[in-house]
Amino acid sequence: MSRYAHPAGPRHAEVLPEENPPTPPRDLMGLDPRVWPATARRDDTDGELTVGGAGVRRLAAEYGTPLFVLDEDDFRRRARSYREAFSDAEADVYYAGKALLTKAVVRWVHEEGLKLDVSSGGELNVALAGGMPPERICMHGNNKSEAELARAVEAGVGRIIVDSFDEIERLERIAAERGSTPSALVRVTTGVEAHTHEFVATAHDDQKFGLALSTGAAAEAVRRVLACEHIELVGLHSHIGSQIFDTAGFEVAARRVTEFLTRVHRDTGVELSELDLGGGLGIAYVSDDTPLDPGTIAKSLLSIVQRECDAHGLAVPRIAVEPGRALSGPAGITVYEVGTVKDVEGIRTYVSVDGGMSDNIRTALYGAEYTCTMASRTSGAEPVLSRLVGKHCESGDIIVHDLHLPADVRPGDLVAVAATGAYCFSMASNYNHLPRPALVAVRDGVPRTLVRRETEEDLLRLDVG
Ligand SMILES: Cc1ncc(COP(=O)(O)O)c(C=O)c1O
Ligand SMILES: N[C@@H](CCCC[NH3+])C(=O)O
Repeated sequence: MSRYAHPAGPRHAEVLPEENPPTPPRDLMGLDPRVWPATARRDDTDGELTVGGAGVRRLAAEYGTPLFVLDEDDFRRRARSYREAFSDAEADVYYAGKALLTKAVVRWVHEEGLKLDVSSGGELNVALAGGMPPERICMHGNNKSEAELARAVEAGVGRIIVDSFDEIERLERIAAERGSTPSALVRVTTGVEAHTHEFVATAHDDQKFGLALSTGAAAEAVRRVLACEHIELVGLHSHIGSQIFDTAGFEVAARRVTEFLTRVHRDTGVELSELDLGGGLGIAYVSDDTPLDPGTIAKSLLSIVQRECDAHGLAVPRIAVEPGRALSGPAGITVYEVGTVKDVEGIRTYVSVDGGMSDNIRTALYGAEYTCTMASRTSGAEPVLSRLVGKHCESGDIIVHDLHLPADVRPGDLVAVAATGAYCFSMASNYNHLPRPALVAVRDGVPRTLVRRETEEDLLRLDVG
């Protein structure tokens, strides 16, 4: 299962799990629809993987490898399903752009009726360049700079999520200087221990995000923002973490934050009208993963908030959610070319591809799990327990720890890794001076470059010494 199976960090002298070897999939060439993009198919004649009607061999020939391929229909369908799940209520769905953001993605999000969450000046820049109306943008960040806040205020972003006492002062001054009154939410931490990897859990008290309910910091932040002349406090924000599979954490957080809303009303007389419950909904990286569907999460969150508000005689606030991974993650795959196949006798087979931790850091960082398949052809060869690794100078440069590939996998084959649409392109690096891959969208058999491949010249251009 991909719930961050082991903590990040070195795994010393690991050998094949002989006592409990992973079982090969029943169909080595199968494409589990829970893991692969909605339009992923195998060609009837030679088993080539196609996405959005485009074959990976053609994509690789035209755009090179590694290549990020995004199924536009899949992304749009997921966006629509979130919007529809929350459509019965006064609710907003913000796509969390940190997962994957390009101008085209911004346009899709807008066209599907969603709003957009950005968490830096750079993301705000893409959001505006992609045509998202500023009032439909909310801005996050635990350390927004003067320049970022000024830009957000000048652009007229819809909501600023304030995250510290320093920021409250900074925002008040910046807004006053510009004669504006931005709308803000206070980000609170609810103390919920989300069932996910420590690095992506964000609601426990001992971390950098938000202001704790338990210590009184959240209450103090609310008082300070209410005292600001140039900030309009409209609500509260809570985000418990990422890649979460059960409703329990969301439910506890929703309850605590709604209770706090009622306390704010009691203590200050102010009835805050918005509650943003963040993102964090998990996706299936491997077949064992069981993501929540948007309908279930919408029903559960809305009923808790309704119940708490009814119990305290408060009007139900407008709800917001911020899914990122759940929209872009399953829509994307990465296509690599195999360069070497090395059988380390008695241990395992290492299949090296032409990318690695520079285009997917998640395995090294969180111990994330992925599904990978032979993509350029079919094969009837027996399954061999393998490890998919990159080309970086790092033995932790692993993309998939344990997977089965056909025994005849060879240099020149294309393999594809599923569910890489979130936090792979957006977290990519130039380690070892590898140019970052292109991102191509496919729809109705037509590929379209969203972001072109970097070149070595691009990298050298920045090197002005
Ligand atoms: C405040 C906030 N909102 C939304 C998200 C999106 O999370 P996910 O991609 O897991 O839905 C994150 C990232 O964890 C976040 O920090
Ligand atoms: N980047 C993380 C999640 C953090 C999301 C942002 N707070 C991941 O790949 O799972």
